[in-house]
Amino acid sequence: MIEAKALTKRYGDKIAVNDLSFTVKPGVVTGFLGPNGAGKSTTMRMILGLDRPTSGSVTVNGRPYAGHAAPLHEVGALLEAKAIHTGRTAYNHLLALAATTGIPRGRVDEVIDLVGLRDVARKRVGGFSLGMGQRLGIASALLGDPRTLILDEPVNGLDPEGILWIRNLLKDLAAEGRAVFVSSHLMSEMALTAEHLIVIGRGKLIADTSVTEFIERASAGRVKVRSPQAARLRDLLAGPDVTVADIAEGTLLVSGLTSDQIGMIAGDNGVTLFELAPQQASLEEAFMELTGESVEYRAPARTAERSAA
Ligand SMILES: Nc1ncnc2c1ncn2[C@@H]1O[C@H](COP(=O)(O)OP(=O)(O)OP(=O)(O)O)[C@@H](O)[C@H]1O
Repeated sequence: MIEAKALTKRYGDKIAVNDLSFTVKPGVVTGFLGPNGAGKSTTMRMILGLDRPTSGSVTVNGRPYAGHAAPLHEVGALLEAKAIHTGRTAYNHLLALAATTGIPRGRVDEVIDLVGLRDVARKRVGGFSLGMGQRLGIASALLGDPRTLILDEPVNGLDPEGILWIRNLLKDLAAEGRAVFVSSHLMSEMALTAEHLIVIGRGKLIADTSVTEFIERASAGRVKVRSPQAARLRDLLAGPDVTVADIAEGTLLVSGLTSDQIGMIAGDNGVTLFELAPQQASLEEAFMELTGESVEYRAPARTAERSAA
């Protein structure tokens, strides 16, 4: 369990994390979403005691990270993917880590099997692929059998098989009752992995919600209507809280009315409809809609596109 209260981090004039409060509960995978630069890594570093909050506080399993006598047994962490260049074998790497923290040798074998590194456990880590490196990182995180896991962008750079593997592993670890907190800037990935979402933009909390609610909320209220009498329908639908856009010949995109209401208005006025379709925003759209104002470094092409529109 992770509890952040009014967590804030400033670097000079820059506020990287701004008054952030949230809880990561045991038994579920909680996704930590936000565009690049939103403050995810800084938040994770503060949870792990690697960065000191300017104000506010964060606890893991009821205490600040530094307050735990044996933190590896409480929290396992995988921070940003980077190849470990070492002459050690995977087995010896884990054994050394275990030895310094009083973890028995048997646990090293267990985690090697758990992450599927048995065949390469005696190979030097320097020659590992990114995916194998990630597996080793996760093995290290799991070594102390922690109740809480924190993973920063664990699927970055992985092939589809590796992504699927991590996704299933995280779900299994949560099903065992652990709190699993995993960051990503990809909404689609989080939708497949997480049950709950904490979304931030420019260091601030934007949403703390279930994945299902997040999608429903973001896609609410747009209906595509196709009619041979589109112009007439447009006039009939007009109202103070209604927006109607012509998106193609004879096709309208309506916000502010449900498909039932549009169907009734059309029926009452004898307007023929060829299509009446509530629009489900894609997950990526839902994410962009919520965080759009919060993207720190928007791609120049996109800015140009917007100002031209
Ligand atoms: N040590 C630092 N000194 C100054 N500014 C920093 C430092 N670390 C992070 N920042 C700034 O704080 C903000 C948040 O960065 P952070 O790395 O936490 O974001 P993020 O959401 O993890 O992004 P990404 O997905 O790109 O890693 C960014 O504007 C970043 O430039």
